[in-house]
Amino acid sequence: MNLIAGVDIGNATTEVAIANVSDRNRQDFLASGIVKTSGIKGTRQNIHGVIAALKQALKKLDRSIEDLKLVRVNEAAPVIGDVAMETITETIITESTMIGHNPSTPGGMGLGIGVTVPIKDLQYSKPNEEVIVLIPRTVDFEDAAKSMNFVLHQGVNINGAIVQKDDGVLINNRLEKKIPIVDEVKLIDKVPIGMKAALEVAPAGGVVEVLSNPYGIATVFELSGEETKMIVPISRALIGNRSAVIIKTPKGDVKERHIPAGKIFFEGKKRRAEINVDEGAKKMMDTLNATAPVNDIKGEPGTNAGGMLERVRQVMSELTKQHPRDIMIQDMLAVDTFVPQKVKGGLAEEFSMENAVGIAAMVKADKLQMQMIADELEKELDVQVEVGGVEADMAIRGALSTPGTNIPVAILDLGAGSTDASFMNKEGKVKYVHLAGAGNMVTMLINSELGLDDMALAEDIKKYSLAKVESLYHIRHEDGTVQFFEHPLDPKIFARVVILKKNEMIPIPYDFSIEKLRMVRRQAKEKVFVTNALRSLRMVYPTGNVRDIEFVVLLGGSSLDFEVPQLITDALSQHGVVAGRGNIRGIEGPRNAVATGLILSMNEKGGDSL
Ligand SMILES: Nc1ncnc2c1ncn2[C@@H]1O[C@H](COP(=O)(O)OP(=O)(O)OP(=O)(O)O)[C@@H](O)[C@H]1O
Ligand SMILES: [Mg+2]
Repeated sequence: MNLIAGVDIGNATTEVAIANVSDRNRQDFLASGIVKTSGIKGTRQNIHGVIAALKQALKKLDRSIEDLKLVRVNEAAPVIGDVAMETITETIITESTMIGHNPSTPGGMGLGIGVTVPIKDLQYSKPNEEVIVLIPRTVDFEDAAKSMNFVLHQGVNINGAIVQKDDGVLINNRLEKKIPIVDEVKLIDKVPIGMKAALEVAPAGGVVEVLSNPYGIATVFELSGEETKMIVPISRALIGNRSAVIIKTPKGDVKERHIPAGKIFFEGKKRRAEINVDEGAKKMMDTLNATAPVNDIKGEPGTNAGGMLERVRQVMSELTKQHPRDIMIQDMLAVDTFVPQKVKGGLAEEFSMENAVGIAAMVKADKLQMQMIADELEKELDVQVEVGGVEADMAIRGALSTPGTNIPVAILDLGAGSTDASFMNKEGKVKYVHLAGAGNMVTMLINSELGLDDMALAEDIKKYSLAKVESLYHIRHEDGTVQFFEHPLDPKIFARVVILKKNEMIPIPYDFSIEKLRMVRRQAKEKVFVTNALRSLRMVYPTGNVRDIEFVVLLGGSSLDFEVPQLITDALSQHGVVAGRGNIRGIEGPRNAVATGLILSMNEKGGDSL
């Protein structure tokens, strides 16, 4: 037996394929293995993972490492730095313009608009005045209702109330006119007095609709186009909330302040360009495209997002013992995102969403570096090890083992760090590209946009669908369907939003609505995978026109995602392209393409290494 192993060291997983290669045209695949990658991809720390993956696969064959004739590893291009979440603009919501939260018992429902009046001053309100009453902790609900009923009789229009304690329902029950009430507003004394406010409470199980829509806010406050643009982060922060208040503070109080985020310099093969990070992701990506092909991307040291690129270089240089000058950043993906920032002196401890840019940066694969890792692995295993080929090139060869595929064909390998695309024309010639940004970046965006600070939870939110536990015997899935259970569910998850992870229901420990979670999750996937799918396919196809690629095979761990293939298919179908998950060797699903390709491509070299 001539046992040959193909090893794909990825940013997240190390995959192995083992085949008996009896002659140059015959490979019988026998087993595969998969483990978590040890250390940063493309560094010597990967060796433990490679050995573990090889042992795992060989064990299935009752063989050991000595039985291997040859190990072929990929030329690994690490994507690190993951995402730099640097706030680029800070919308100062003057500490009191917005209250958005989910009190457990808001009162009434609907939209109320009026001028804010503390309950002690309510007696001075005139008939026909439109007011929103502020009720501090010191005023008992009976007394509050009494004073409000009194002025209602005098013709004052009370359109809503903001209450410090949680007695919104108790107050509303005693009022002669039912109004929307937002309660549990801890810092009520910070609410500006005598200002126009809009207050919205959704029915149980619903979410606010007017104040979570920028145009809704614009209508209420008669905002100009320019002002409407500035309140977009506020409306976004209110999406998915049961109740919301927006208070218009005097002109000039709602300001946009720019924090310099630094510059990024693109050094293209033909031209150079620079861009300020605070111009946003789109401009950054346009500048990058305009300078392609890129030799190196540099950041302005000492600045936020700019400095992040230099940190990537630093980390890689330390790990590989190369001079930082020799580490080249060959691609980056920038996406616009939001990060929740606690509103200073906020009223219900709410967060405002600040604009930010997320960046994933990819270091150029270094053949010499990989050769060193291969040499070290060879010593440890006492088996010949060679650097086989580049992932995207190997992946398309592996992908062709999917039943029903034929050339010309294109693939998209959706991994953890990079999205790779390749195209093989009728003559079997391959063109490929590696782009920064994939599954890790999606997880990172979910983590930061929800302010979770828990990557494992963010990963679960990414991978599984959600449901609301509506009773101990039934849940409502995120698509609205209801599922019943014969035995009662754990009371701990009652009334919670849960992640449906295999047979488990994991409650989300924060007060997010399903709508909000789903929106963040899907947008993160779109921003990364749809953007990168189009970006990469345009690069590999000879005419640069995505329309000319009829069939795209999706590969890699992220193509196992329950909605990513659909999002990509939808985006590609606008160009008349069909996308489908690969099934490597008819048994592996979309995984193992690179490892398989590393063995299949031995032929191309004439099998001379046997
Ligand atoms: N069921 C799933 N649903 C969604 N995402 C998944 C699923 N299973 C794995 N992933 C994601 O797939 C990614 C890992 O994919 P893969 O193993 O192909 O990457 P890799 O080859 O290690 O990375 P790279 O190719 O970038 O070096 C991770 O981001 C992981 O979250
Ligand atoms: Mg991969």
